[in-house]
Amino acid sequence: MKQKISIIGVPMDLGQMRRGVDMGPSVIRYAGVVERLEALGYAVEDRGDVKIGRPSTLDVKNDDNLKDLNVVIEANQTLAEEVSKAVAEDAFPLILGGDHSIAIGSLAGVADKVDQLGVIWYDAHGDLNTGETSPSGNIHGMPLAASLGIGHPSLTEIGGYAPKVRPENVVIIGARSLDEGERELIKEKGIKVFTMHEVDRLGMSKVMEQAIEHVTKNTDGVHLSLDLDALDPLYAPGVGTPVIGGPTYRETHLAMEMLAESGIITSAEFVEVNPILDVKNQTAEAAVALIGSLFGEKLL
Ligand SMILES: NC(=[NH2+])NCCC[C@H](N)C(=O)O
Ligand SMILES: [Mn+2]
Ligand SMILES: [Mn+2]
Repeated sequence: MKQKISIIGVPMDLGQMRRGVDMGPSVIRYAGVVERLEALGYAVEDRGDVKIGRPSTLDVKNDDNLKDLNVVIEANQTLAEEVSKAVAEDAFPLILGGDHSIAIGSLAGVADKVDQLGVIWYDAHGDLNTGETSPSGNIHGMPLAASLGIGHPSLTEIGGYAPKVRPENVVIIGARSLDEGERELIKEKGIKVFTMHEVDRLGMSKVMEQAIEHVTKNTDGVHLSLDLDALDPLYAPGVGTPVIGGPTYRETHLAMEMLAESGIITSAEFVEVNPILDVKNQTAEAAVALIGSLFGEKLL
């Protein structure tokens, strides 16, 4: 892994309906992310937060079933530029959310500089909706589809090109809540998914071995998109769309440690931490501990 890490905060909360996730970047910083990474010997540059606009009225669904679309586009466009600057400076972009809609900008920023990008989507959800299939109109349920070039052009074309990733280079881990349209898309595109069924059956260790193999087959960089709601809400209660029955804190640590060992990850984001819904900043602290493992922290 690169020795220089650029942290980019994205205080976005308009991709979903529960206010508070905009404070995610600051509580993750408060939980000591910079210190943790510096202790591991990395040169960390905190580039601060991307500016997020405020619409005059909230919750506005447009005709395409895309809530607060304009602010989401604008923020992701700015984020894409920031991320691509970090990559150009040979730093590892570590993006702190914010709701998961920001993955559109993260991926737009990294995929620009990598020929074939792999993506590990560690999440309770598929985030494979479009305006047509979404039950909610919330854009945080759409970033993976958008990055595959599926959905409204105003989302798929962020960064000025599409798609950012190919379906065969994506792997989803931890899924246990998928909407009808998402299931269809998974089948149609042949996207590799390790649902909780596979995690239970194979164990996290095998799942990660297979996931790493899958995502490195035809790629020259891999982005980790980690939604804290992937973890069982027992360990990460501070999220807006919790789903019971997820991987434990330990299993997720193992996943991060195996990614660290493999050395394949070239950019990452940690999203959906909502301190208003959290218990004593537990979810932000979990995020920082997982970030530590991802960057090679070991007990002995
Ligand atoms: N990033 C997330 N937490 N996404 C949750 C999405 C929930 C649901 N599938 C939707 O489209 O609204
Ligand atoms: Mn999720
Ligand atoms: Mn998500």
